[in-house]
Amino acid sequence: MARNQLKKSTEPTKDKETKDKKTAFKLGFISKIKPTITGILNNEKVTKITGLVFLVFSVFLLLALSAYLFTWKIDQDKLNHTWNEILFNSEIQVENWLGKLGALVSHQLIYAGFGISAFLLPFLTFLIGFRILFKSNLLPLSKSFRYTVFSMVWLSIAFGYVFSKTAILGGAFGYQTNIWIGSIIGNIGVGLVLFLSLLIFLVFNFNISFDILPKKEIAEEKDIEPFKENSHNIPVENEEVNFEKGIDEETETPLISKAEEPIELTTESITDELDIKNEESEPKDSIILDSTPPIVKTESTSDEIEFSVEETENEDEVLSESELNKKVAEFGEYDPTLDLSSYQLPSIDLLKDFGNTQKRVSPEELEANKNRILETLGNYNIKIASIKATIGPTVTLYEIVPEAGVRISKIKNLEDDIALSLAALGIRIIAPIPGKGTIGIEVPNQNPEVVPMRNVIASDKFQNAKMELPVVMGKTITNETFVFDLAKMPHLLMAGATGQGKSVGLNAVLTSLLYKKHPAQLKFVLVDPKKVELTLYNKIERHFLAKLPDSEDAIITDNQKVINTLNSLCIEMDQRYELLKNAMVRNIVEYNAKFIARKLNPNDGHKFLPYIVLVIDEFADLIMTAGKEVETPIARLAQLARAIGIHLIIATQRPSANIITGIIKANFPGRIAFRVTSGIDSRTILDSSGADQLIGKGDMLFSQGNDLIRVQCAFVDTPEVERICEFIGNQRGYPEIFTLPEYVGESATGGSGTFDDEDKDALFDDAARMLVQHQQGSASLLQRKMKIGYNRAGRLIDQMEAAGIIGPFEGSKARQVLISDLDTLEQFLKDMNQ
Ligand SMILES: Nc1ncnc2c1ncn2[C@@H]1O[C@H](COP(=O)(O)OP(=O)(O)OP(=O)(O)O)[C@@H](O)[C@H]1O
Repeated sequence: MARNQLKKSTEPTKDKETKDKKTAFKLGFISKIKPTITGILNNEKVTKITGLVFLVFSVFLLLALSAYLFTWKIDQDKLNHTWNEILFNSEIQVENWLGKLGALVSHQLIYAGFGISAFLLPFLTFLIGFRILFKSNLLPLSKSFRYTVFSMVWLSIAFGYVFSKTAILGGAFGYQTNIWIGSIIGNIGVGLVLFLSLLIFLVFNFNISFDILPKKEIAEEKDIEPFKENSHNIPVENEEVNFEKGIDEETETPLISKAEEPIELTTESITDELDIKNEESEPKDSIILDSTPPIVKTESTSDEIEFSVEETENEDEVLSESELNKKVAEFGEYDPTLDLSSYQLPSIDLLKDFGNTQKRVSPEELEANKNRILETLGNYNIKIASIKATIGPTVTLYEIVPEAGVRISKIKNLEDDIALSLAALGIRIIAPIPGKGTIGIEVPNQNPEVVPMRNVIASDKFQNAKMELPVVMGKTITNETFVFDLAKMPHLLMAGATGQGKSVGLNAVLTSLLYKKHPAQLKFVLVDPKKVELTLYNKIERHFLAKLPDSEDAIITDNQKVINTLNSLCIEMDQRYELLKNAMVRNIVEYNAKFIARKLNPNDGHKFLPYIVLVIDEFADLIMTAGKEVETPIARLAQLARAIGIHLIIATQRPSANIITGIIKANFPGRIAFRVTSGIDSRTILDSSGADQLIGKGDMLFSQGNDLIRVQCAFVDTPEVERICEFIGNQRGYPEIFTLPEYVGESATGGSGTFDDEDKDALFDDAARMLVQHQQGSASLLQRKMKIGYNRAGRLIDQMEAAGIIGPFEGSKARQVLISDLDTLEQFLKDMNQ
């Protein structure tokens, strides 16, 4: 007995072992062939050939099927053999334009298959072929597939039903199905099934309306019922009242008397009636600023609260590796006159592949949150018409349409109480959602999802963004890739308490730009007082960094150097304005286009102007120690630098009012707030609360002066940034780091009368004569006439301004020459030299 038991217990173990071995073998096999299959599928040639095969096949099918309509009667008796016999017997000859194969295929599809609805097949294969070959959809593919399959089956049965004598119209499938269903529910039953299935299809796919009753009744009801439209003019059809209270059919008046209290639905009764509907949402476009926000339809409710869940997949199209590599190859063709024409953009492999990071929010979680919201609102006597949930990477947005008569201001006033009752960290209430008249409640997901940088970099929206400085920040709460143009911002203020994702955010911005720009097009000026955050970028100094002429390190860590750098950038800005003026263009884009088209002569000082992005990592530190000295040049740059391609990003841990001063705020319309510790901090950075209710780890609010957009910042880790910098750093760079104009110190730019003689340029007197003679205060004039470089000409201009010979910088206008003739100048120079 004991032995038997032992035997029994060992048998399953053996079975299990064999099973495990088999599974291991299978997995090993799959893991071996998977890369091969992926390789083949990613192979561009294979893709092209497959696309071509599909397209030609669709033409073949169309011709064969068309021919069949004319030749089927003649060919039919020759097709009563096996395929082998027909194809290889030279005595059998058919009339079909596409020979025996055409005759056989069309016979199978039409006669033995779906009748003439088989003509939909070439249409479908054409769509597939087009998609594969041209990587573009003529029509949405999955929808077309669904519609085609349904139409083929339905039409086949319908033709079989109506034209039961003409077999070719409905095909064998239609004919047999009719016989089978007819034997069960009769001939009339078949008709009803056809009718019903068509209606179901139309409702399912097009949500067709059955509002066939005359509108009169509804209009009259509206006069009777006091709450027909809520305060936001959201029409609510109050069929509910009809149903509950009834209508006197003769008089068409409600049975409810005036004295009678209106029936109030309790929250619980509402909750019981809820019906969760999973709506498959259509793919959306990524949010790109400047575009109008999509208007979301809220369905009006009938006799119960509607709760719909919008499942937003990671919908944005992600480019395949071969497509990305193609873009890299194309980039090689960038203006060949550039020194680094062989420069390669970093490849996507340098970013970590997190696999599928999407974590589903369970229906239970959705249901529980929805109930809590309803309960809480019910406690405050706020009634709801419908709720829609949109699932994002870290939070779910519950969009609520309040019932008629509920004031949104009431909900707004109860914001804190509601948040307290819902008692989850990070609940944010948006009442109303701008432009919609609905109320949004954002509730954090139990299992937040990381948004990998790799996924957003590979997104079609980022790769094909037609922007000067595209930055992909992450995903919005509706799972749309969030891309903005730094050049349009034009400056960015970033704040967040320590450890909430600011450094990751900065790296995301820098990484985005490195993935799109050639070193000739972009330079970074990096200020990192903490000396740790940005040091990784040292490796790309010969490609992407800019520095002062006399400094050794490109990354600036010392506060005094920051002041010099900011002033130097101001000089660069003035010089660029001068160049723009001479080229008679309004901005850097036009200027560079003109330069590339060889319409500007480098001998006149013209050169290709790269964008300059200044990043200051710990701004609080800087403003505490240097105060006005940094505030003034930053404000000046922020006000004027947009047109000439200098953009500022300043980040701070402490967003208090003495750091982000009014003047800084006024000039930085683009704001990013990670989680902060207080509502006051949130208001300092965003001018509204909300950032204190974020959940951290890259959860952020973005504002560009108007609406706030909640975004989950993409995650890019230090090793990834390191790999990217190494990849770029290992390529051939410029022999010298890009140098900014020399800043000659306070004395030279301090205004007239305070000019220090020791610093005076040897060419000062001659240059002054030149400007007075031409009555034009321009650096490029000095460059041309005196054959000097831009830096020196700029310095001479600054010295002459300080000496009072020319007036201050006036944007696009030339500086005014304050001395009218050469005699007066000679006297002036004599006095000065004494
Ligand atoms: N977008 C993100 N997705 C997921 N996790 C993130 C994200 N951003 C930050 N984190 C997590 O938070 C941690 C801290 O982030 P980070 O270093 O960017 O904070 P910080 O605000 O710069 O802090 P400090 O100001 O102290 O430097 C990261 O190590 C990471 O674990």
